[in-house]
Amino acid sequence: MSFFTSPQVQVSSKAIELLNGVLGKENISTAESVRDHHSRDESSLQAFLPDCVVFPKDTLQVSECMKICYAHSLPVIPFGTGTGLEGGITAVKGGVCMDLSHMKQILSVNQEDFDCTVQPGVTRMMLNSDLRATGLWFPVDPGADASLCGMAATSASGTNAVRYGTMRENVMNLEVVLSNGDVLHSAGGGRRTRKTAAGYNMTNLFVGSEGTLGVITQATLRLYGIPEATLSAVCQFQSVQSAVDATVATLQAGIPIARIEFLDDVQMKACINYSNLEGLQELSTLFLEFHGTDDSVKAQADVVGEIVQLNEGSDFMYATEAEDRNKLWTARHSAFYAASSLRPGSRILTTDVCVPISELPEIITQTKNDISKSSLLGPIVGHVGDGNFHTLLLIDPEDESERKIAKDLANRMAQRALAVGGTCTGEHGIGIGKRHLLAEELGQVGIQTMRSIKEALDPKGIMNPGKVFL
Ligand SMILES: Cc1cc2c(cc1C)N(C[C@H](O)[C@H](O)[C@H](O)COP(=O)(O)OP(=O)(O)OC[C@H]1O[C@@H](n3cnc4c(N)ncnc43)[C@H](O)[C@@H]1O)c1[nH]c(=O)[nH]c(=O)c1N2
Ligand SMILES: CCCCCCC(=O)C(=O)O
Ligand SMILES: [Mn+2]
Repeated sequence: MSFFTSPQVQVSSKAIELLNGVLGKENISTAESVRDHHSRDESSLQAFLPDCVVFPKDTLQVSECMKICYAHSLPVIPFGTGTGLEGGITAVKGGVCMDLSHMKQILSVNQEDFDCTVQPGVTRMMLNSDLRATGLWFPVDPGADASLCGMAATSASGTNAVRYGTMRENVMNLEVVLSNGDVLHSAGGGRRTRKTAAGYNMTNLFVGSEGTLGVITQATLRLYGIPEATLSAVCQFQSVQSAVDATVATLQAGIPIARIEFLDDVQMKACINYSNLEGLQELSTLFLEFHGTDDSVKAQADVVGEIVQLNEGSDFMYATEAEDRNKLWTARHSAFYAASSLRPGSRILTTDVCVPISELPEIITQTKNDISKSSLLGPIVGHVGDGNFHTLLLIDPEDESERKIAKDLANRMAQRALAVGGTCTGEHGIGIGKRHLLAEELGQVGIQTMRSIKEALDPKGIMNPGKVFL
């Protein structure tokens, strides 16, 4: 992987001295290894080095740092855990990477009200492990142990969204430090209601803003009761069409399914080998999970079992014990790494589109045909209950022609999604690679309105420049 430092912006020694004054020398670094670590996310996109990395310890320090960066017109790139897949944290114009991992307090848990407030260094696994004794949990699960504020910033979702929603539905309030250092509470200071009709929805303005509007320094989140009973199951199909048809029928029947994940034959080959899955074949597969009481999970599974039979699927293989369920979901969450093991030495170009669920069978089939006609391997997985799916295009990182083939495949997939009322990203965001698609998706007036909001909140254009907008 090669690096670029930015020719455009240099953080002056004067600015470094001022940042030192706020943070202390030990919380600011210009070391190559630290900048390198902050130059790329988990994608195969180009790495760009920031000029320095700062580690604030509280909101006041974030605000003081922002005031300095604003005065010196320095780019600021908020950094959560770097698990993003669209190059969101790359310092395309150099500047200051703001790593928020030192702010890792869970500030409050209100058990009776099912909510909590966390700082930006708290990851979803940290929160769920802390919550265990309360009988509550935070269900949004992208697989990676991402920071919850990073998840808010990318509007993350993952396997549980079909039942519990995405970050958009689960963030109640955000504390955001704006580009000039002002501290905003998106729903008003201390507010944590399930509903509000009080003016514009500023909370959702920042959900999915990818660090381009401000630094999220606190998130107030909805919590849920850990279900009394959980039942996981797997079934297999002879075709993509029948697996996805069964999914659509399940949703149309109103089953409150907690997870319904599609893996195609190629992805199953990868997962069977990588995660030692026994008794499964290289076929289109659904991993399912039901949450409820003992009786209700069985009743849900019975109805879905019938739907699967009607669509010529196999009998369910159940995973009732926690250990078996963990094995199954660990295999699903390792799908990304399993896929890359299909071609040692390869890098992965991920895609992410979302369509109305009735369009899903057709678009997945078309995408699979398109990949088959190319020279690349591209397993498909999908959070199909949301109409959301990914392909993983395995490329030789040294071969530019393969990267071009993958980009063209990804672009055609996005165009197909846009043509049927879908979006170019259901959960990974725009980052650097999908800016042209966002403009197409929103149209002229839409993108201009978004740009006006950006200019109002970030008049100097210092917040994560080069992302979201062309
Ligand atoms: C194996 C695997 C599997 C998945 C995924 C990744 C990997 C590696 N992801 C993607 C990823 O986990 C997701 O985008 C997270 O929300 C990123 O959170 P980080 O804290 O890592 O943000 P990261 O540090 O990568 O930053 C991402 C973006 O958010 C901004 N940002 C981060 N923290 C901020 C803050 N406090 N304030 C303002 N801006 C901030 C950054 O500037 C950047 O633009 C995913 N995602 C998903 O939705 N569903 C999925 O199924 C998966 N699956
Ligand atoms: C195996 C597909 C990985 C796609 C990227 C990660 C992701 O979003 C997921 O759902 O897994
Ligand atoms: Mn996903």
